[in-house]
Amino acid sequence: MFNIVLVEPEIPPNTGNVIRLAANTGCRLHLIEPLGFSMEDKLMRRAGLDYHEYAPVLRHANWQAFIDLEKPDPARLFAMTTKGSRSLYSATFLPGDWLVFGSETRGLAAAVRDSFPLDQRLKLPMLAGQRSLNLSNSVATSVFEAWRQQGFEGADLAL
Ligand SMILES: C[S@@+](CC[C@H](N)C(=O)[O-])C[C@H]1O[C@@H](n2cnc3c(N)ncnc32)[C@H](O)[C@@H]1O
Repeated sequence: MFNIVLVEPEIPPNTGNVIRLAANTGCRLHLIEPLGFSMEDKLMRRAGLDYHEYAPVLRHANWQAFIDLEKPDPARLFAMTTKGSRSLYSATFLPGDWLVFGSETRGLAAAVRDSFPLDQRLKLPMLAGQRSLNLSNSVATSVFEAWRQQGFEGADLAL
C-alpha cells in the first residue's frame, strides 16, 4: 500500500515495531543504511516477532542508492520531520506514497530534509514545547492516517 522509509534507524525495537506495523498494514519497508544494529538483533526480532515473513524489508546502502534503485516519484515522497511547518493531516496521500522518517537521535540529515519541497515536509502535531515523538509511534500515526484516507483498503474491517 505505502512505502515506509527509515533513514539510518538506530534503536532495534523501533524497527521491529515498524516491521510488525508494515506486516499489519500492507506496507513495504525500506531501511537506509547504516543501521545502528544487526538485522539479527534479538530485541529487533522480538519486537518484529515473526512478521518479517509478511512484510517486505528492503535494505539500501545509503539515501542516493535508495533513490537510484527505487526511483520514487519526487512528488509522492514525504519527509516526516519535527522541522516541518505543514501538518501531516493537511496532506492527501495516495497508494504507493513514500513516507520518510529520520533516525531516533539525529532526525533526517539536513541534506536529505532540504531536498524535499516545503509542502512535502510534514509534521505531526505536538503540544507546544515538546521535541519529538518516538520513531515507531510517528510511523504508525502517519501510516494509519494515509491508510484511513484510502478507506483502510484491504482491511478486515470497513471504515
Ligand atoms: C525521535 S525523532 C527524531 C528527533 C530528532 N531530534 C529531530 O528533532 O528530528 C525520530 C523521527 O520520528 C519522526 N517524528 C518524530 N516526531 C515527529 C513529529 N512531531 N512530526 C513528524 N515526524 C516526527 C521524524 O521522522 C524523526 O526524524
